[in-house]
Amino acid sequence: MSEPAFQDQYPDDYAHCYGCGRLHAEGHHLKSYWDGEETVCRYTPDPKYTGGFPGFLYGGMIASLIDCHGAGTAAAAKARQDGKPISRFVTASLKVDYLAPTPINTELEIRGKVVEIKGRKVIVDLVVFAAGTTCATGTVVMVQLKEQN
Ligand SMILES: CCCCCCCCCC(=O)SCCNC(=O)CCNC(=O)[C@H](O)C(C)(C)COP(=O)(O)OP(=O)(O)OC[C@H]1O[C@@H](n2cnc3c(N)ncnc32)[C@H](O)[C@@H]1OP(=O)(O)O
Repeated sequence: MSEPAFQDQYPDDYAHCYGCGRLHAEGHHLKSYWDGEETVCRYTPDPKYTGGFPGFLYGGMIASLIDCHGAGTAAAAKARQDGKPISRFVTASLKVDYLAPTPINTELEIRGKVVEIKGRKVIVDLVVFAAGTTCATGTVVMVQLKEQN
């Protein structure tokens, strides 16, 4: 059986994020998984997240995809390194480069690659693809909550 999504392993008290918390009633419920040494999250945005003109995605939502998949990737990488259950990370820093318009009504693939794990800090590089086009890239600095360490 395949492993549950990273977000489905967050402790209940930390599973209320609008982007990826399984316990948020109206959130996006993003799901992230290992794919070899990288991580992957797939998501098809609804037209209600339209950006400046029809057919394309709002930039805040793109940042959100990078943010939440980055947090999940950090948590999973730290857990895998330490041989412990997944714990909760929060965003210390989020950088996004918007390289090409991102379509709505198209399945997006967000891929994560761990750059560094140092103590409670994990740095992750991310890419958002739509039908083979790189639409955005990002880097996040995630920090494990002290009480989860
Ligand atoms: C109990 C529940 C607490 C809930 C917290 C907020 C939950 C919000 C969930 C989200 O929505 S995530 C998106 C919004 N993010 C936040 O609201 C986080 C607000 N910021 C913080 O809570 C703290 O600043 C944070 C936990 C991220 C870091 O504070 P710490 O005191 O735990 O970390 P510390 O200062 O010891 O730094 C740890 C490492 O991270 C690095 N770091 C911290 N902030 C950084 C930053 N902004 N940029 C780059 N690196 C950063 C820092 O340099 C250091 O690296 P080194 O170990 O290499 O020295």
